[in-house]
Amino acid sequence: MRSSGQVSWRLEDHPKLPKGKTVAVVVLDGWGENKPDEFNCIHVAQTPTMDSLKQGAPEKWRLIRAHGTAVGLPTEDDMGNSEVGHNALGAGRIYAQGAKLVDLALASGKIYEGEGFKYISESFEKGTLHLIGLLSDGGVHSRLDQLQLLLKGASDHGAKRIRVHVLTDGRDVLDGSSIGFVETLENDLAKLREKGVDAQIASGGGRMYVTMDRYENDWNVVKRGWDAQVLGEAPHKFTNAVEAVKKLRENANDQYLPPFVIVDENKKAVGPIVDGDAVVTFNFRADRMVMLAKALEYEDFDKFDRVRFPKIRYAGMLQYDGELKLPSCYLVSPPEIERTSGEYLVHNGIRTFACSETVKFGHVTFFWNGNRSGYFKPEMEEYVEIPSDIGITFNVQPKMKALEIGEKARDAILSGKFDQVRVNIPNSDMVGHTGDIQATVVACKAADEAVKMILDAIEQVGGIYVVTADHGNAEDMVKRSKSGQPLYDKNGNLQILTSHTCQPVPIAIGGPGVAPGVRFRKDVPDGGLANVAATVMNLHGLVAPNDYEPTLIEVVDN
Ligand SMILES: O=C(O)[C@@H](CO)OP(=O)(O)O
Ligand SMILES: [Mn+2]
Ligand SMILES: [Mn+2]
Repeated sequence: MRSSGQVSWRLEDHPKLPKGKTVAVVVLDGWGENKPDEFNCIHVAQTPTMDSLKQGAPEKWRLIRAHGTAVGLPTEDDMGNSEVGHNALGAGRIYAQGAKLVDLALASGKIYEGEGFKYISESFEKGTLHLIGLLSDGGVHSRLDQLQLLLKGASDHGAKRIRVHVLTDGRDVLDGSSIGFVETLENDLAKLREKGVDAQIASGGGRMYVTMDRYENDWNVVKRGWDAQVLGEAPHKFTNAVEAVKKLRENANDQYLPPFVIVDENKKAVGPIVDGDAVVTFNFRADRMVMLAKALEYEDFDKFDRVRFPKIRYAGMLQYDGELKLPSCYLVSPPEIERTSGEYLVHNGIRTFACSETVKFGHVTFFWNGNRSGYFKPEMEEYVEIPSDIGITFNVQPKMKALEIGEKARDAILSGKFDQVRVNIPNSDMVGHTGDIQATVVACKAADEAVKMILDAIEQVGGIYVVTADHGNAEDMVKRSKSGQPLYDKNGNLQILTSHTCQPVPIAIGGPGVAPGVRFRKDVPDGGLANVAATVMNLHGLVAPNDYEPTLIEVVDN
């Protein structure tokens, strides 16, 4: 159920907390808590603002869970990520997320009974089934085991010709691990061929350079993928995908491999997408699939020259955008995230401002609002996107747009036009993903400075701040043994961790507007990101709906 007429939007007034305070909600992306050592960039960096907030523990600073089941992921080994993190922060409840829903649909076989699979399977007789997605076991956007099950299931259900278009990872998993994933996939495809299915890898490329852009930051990324996947054209041609990845890794890491196509002995691409084919994008996560989904689905499209627009049957693993209903066909229904805190708050008179730079803009809008694009009440909301730099890896520009985000938030706070000012500060995450430790230290410092600007503005207007994060990243930049020791590869090189972590994240509240007696409760020790929404509602002077996860704060009489 999306925002329907029957919902009662009115929230009770909080018995002890006043309305009318400006509340800044700051999400530091990829900012977890960890033991201090040289691979903890947050520890190494000068972060006086965040350090001072920590002094408020335990009443005004604490840790909350940001990974695994606390954010609706299948297991406690699943690291957090922005989608599930911001969904939990915004929705105030824990939803079984895409990863888990796909697991269930595959395990029960229901995936093959749904409308989406029926729709694509009508192409199996005469056409090719193309599977496009991220090839790793990272579990953030996709999972290899799900692809393996889908390959087997599709062939059991009649797919005779299958082409896989792989995007190499190195961001949710170790750089260099792509070779192993491609080998595993090749083995599976060989087994299918033994069963008489014509199954092959058709194209590939690194996720950050090919296909998986987000929030329309750089359509060239999607175009490079389109050319390889649909047109069968790429600057690099190989007859074997393992060789392709090995060779291209000489000049790029997994995340940034250039596009390649697999060709036959006549140098002809083995798997362009043509009329009559079926296509499945097998990522469950939305943000980095929306742009490709638009290119595959929209008749009217002007973002780049598609050259050909094949008549295909296309389904996403999930529906990626509930508001745009994109794609219109999908194999597994997405979590129905409804009645998010953002929607409640605008219905209760909270004028809302949200801002980040492009690479995280959808996090504090689209993800925050339950994978829904657009405003709830345009007259009550303003969402500002600061254009991100394009065509660079963020270690070369580790300050990113932190300052600009801080300025926009400051101006929004000082304007008096908003009750909630919400931002995502991307640095520790985006630079952390590059694996560049020195640059990540600079990134953390820049993020801390942006927080200071926002807290200073809150001080001026007598407001309240809530500073938290969506998951860990920069607080640990090295792969570790079970006992926590940094791991080295066989050449003696440190194994750099480009991915998120399973660490908890801090949350701090404060500012002159916080009523006396407000403090963190002690009776929600396992609190996680989903508890933040009720907390923020309280700070706006409102009581959260009953089915929200409990608030983290209480008011004690002094
Ligand atoms: O870049 C991304 O897509 C993910 C990592 O795969 O990071 P985040 O969840 O922080 O957006
Ligand atoms: Mn994030
Ligand atoms: Mn990230």
